[in-house]
Amino acid sequence: MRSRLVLYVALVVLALLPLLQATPEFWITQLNYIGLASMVVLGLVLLTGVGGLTSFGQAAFVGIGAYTTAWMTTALGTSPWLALVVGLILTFVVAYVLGAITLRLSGHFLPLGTLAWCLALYYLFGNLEFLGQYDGISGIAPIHFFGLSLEHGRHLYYLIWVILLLSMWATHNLLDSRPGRAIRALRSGGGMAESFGVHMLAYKVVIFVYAALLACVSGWLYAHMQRAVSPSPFGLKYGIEYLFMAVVGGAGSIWGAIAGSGLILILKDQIQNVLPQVLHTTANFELIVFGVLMIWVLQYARNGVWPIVVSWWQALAGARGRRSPPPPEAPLLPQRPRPEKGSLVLEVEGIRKVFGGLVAVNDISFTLRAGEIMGLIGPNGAGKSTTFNLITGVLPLTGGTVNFLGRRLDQLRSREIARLGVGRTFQHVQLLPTMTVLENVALGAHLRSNIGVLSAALHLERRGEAELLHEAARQLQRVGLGDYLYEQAGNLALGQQRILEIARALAADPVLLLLDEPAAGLRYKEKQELAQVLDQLRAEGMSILLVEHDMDFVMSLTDHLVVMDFGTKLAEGLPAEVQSNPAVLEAYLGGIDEDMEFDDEPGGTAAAGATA
Ligand SMILES: Nc1ncnc2c1ncn2[C@@H]1O[C@H](COP(=O)(O)OP(=O)(O)OP(=O)(O)O)[C@@H](O)[C@H]1O
Repeated sequence: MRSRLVLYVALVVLALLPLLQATPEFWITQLNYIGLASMVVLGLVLLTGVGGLTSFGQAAFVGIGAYTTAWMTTALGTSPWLALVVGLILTFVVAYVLGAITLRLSGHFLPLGTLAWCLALYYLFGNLEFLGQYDGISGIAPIHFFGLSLEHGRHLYYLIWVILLLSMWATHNLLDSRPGRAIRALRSGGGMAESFGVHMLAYKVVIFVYAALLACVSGWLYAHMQRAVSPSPFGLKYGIEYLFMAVVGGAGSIWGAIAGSGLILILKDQIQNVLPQVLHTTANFELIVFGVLMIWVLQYARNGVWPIVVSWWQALAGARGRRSPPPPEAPLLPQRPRPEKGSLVLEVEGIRKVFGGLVAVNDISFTLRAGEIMGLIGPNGAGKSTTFNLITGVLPLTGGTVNFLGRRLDQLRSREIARLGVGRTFQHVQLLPTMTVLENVALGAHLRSNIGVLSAALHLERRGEAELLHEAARQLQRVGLGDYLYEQAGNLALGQQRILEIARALAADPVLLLLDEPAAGLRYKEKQELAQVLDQLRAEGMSILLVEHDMDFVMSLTDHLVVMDFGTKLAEGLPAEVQSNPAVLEAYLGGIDEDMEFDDEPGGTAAAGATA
């Protein structure tokens, strides 16, 4: 509440500043520059801070916006507003093409790629004759808005800040939505999100284009503020400076865009003023002092200054962070048709995986029917997780085929397999730890909605979002995590995180559920509750493939078992048959200490260990 009040007061002050004659002209100019830079940096917050894609090239997109309007308004005499539309289209096309090529690069190749095209566009601006080469274009007319000329900084100020604040609002909406959750998964959960149908490359291109469009608008405003353009403000030096602003402000936070731009532009200006007086020299020491100051800031504020401001504010106001309201009641999402109980769902035929000289999965075959729980067991390193990864398309097969409801899976990508109705959990928990439990589970339901970037940014997706969040909450209630909806996922105990993964997989409305060690880290009672949930799912006709080391859990729950050892199928059959199979006993007795898990409760699995 108090934060809102501060925000409203800040907005009123911001709105009044140019109206007060006492406000120095210099302040207005400085605020205009901060607003323009913040627009570019906001794009970088999304691209680099949230999406983890480093770009040194944003200044080039500022240049496209600036040069388009400069040339169109001076050479063709068109309206700046038409030039803005053309600039946005041009930027969209250039960013789309550059993004589709560059964003396939990973590691340090991506930032290097952005350096390359930033330099290329800079030299293009400087060499094209019709753009005035390195002299640029001057005599650009001011923008008119409903007949009012925005010639003066005090007038243009309003346009700059209204556009910036609207962009911040749209970016906030976007991040807090279905596409936003996918974007937030880009940095650390790419592989996991693909398993829930998220097209990661497409989302990378989306945020790249989004950031480029913001930079283009900034360039358009810049050209009409300066009334002249030349290549230098669109070169690599400024590309680096924008990135610097994002990092210093707090690359992951929307308000960090203003904080970073403001801090750097004010600091640069103050150093330029103060340094010659202190050092009694006109020599150019500003950059050195500026660099040292920045290193000092980053030493003490690795995540940028905005998170520090927030924690100060919380300490001062006693605020405990924003608590979202419970998800509203909403109609249930449509469910995909279920195969008839007992019908064939999964048919794995001679699958094989070779890693160099190691045959991790050696011609494994089995079938799974609707309403059946099948256990895949075996000592450590037997090849169980690799088998999961082959079925779900995370790893390509060396040989064999996988059929799911009559369709070949082995040539599909993991996101296409997810779309067909295969949900999974991971052996090593893969959550987005800073997102809430509810948001993590809603990511699982990604394919059950088609909310797009535009409707999310404009906040037109309320009904669809409510349905997704309601579904996520419903699945969390089902697995017993209903009290943790707004907890950060990273704060849950490991066992709870595994249960969260099951809720996320269920949110995808799968026909086949692959659970990799779901009971690991759970207490006795939690295991019993999990067994009840899985039992109920089976009764509803779900097919479940289960990798698990807890023999008590496996033996009491599964209908059918496949035992693997050294990548090969050792035995297959009913749990009771498998338990007495001499080859299985041999394989397990060799590794009983490490492979068998014992329950916390007395009398739990001690016997079970020996049963397998
Ligand atoms: N990406 C990889 N590259 C090389 N070898 C791998 C890779 N993934 C798995 N392996 C090897 O394949 C074998 C099977 O591993 P896998 O993880 O499938 O076994 P597992 O039965 O799931 O074991 P655990 O129960 O310990 O999880 C192991 O020897 C493992 O080291």
